[in-house]
Amino acid sequence: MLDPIFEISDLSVWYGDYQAVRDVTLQIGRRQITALIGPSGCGKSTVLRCFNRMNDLIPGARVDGKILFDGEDLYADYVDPIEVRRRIGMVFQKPNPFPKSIYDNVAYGPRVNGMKGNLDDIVEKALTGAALWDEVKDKLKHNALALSGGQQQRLCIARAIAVKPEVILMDEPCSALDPLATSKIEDLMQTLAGEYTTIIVTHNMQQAARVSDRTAFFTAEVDEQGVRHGRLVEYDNTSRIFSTPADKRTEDYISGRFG
Ligand SMILES: Nc1ncnc2c1ncn2[C@@H]1O[C@H](COP(=O)(O)OP(=O)(O)OP(=O)(O)O)[C@@H](O)[C@H]1O
Repeated sequence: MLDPIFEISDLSVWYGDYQAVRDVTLQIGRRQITALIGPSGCGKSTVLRCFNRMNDLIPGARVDGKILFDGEDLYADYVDPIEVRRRIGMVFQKPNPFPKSIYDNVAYGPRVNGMKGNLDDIVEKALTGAALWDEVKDKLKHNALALSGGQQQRLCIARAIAVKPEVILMDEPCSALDPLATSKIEDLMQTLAGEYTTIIVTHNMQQAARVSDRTAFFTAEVDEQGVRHGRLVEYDNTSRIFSTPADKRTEDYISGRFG
């Protein structure tokens, strides 16, 4: 049985008049890794951004439907989106460290959130958690932009976990990385899985199959007016999606016949 941390019902997202995502209903399991897959433009990133209210920051974007986080309405008037983004962190496609030292990148969130405790310890713990400590412990004052792409992405993960979130959203976190750096991030995701809930958007189906517990397959459906809308086609245990999917569209996609 799924222990849901998110319960999403009838989620639709508009950009102005355009309905990018239509009527998505799904539940995300606590401390599981959930992969969102599907062809380009089917709304995966749009759905991902709903989980920490990042769509609030896009002019003209509107979210309809219900998202419960730990049983509470994430979009209720009294909910502070800044606090939401502390509890639900995000890692982007392109590593985006601040042009500051490695230390200051990780310390930034704890500082602005006024976190209690010794900052050096918090930084070390986050870097260790992101499997980066050994590589950077002697150069914490160096500029983060001097790190390799893979190290920068692990730094961004360290920055995300430094504020003790419950959930980490990852939007194609490996697409700018080489296979070795990718495999380090995948190992890291699995290490973090015991502690955090992870939702990952990926174009890489092998990656979804390797790292995730559950997989949601989306597609873009064309309506009577010829407009494309993102729809959830199938959501199940990853092993099931990649072995015996229930829907022909999922099967076509995972077997490479489409998308
Ligand atoms: N800020 C925006 N303003 C207007 N339309 C947008 C915006 N962001 C996304 N869209 C549109 O919404 C639809 C879904 O986009 P989204 O990026 O969520 O899909 P995706 O499945 O993540 O795509 P990809 O795999 O190519 O990253 C697309 O038609 C896209 O053009």
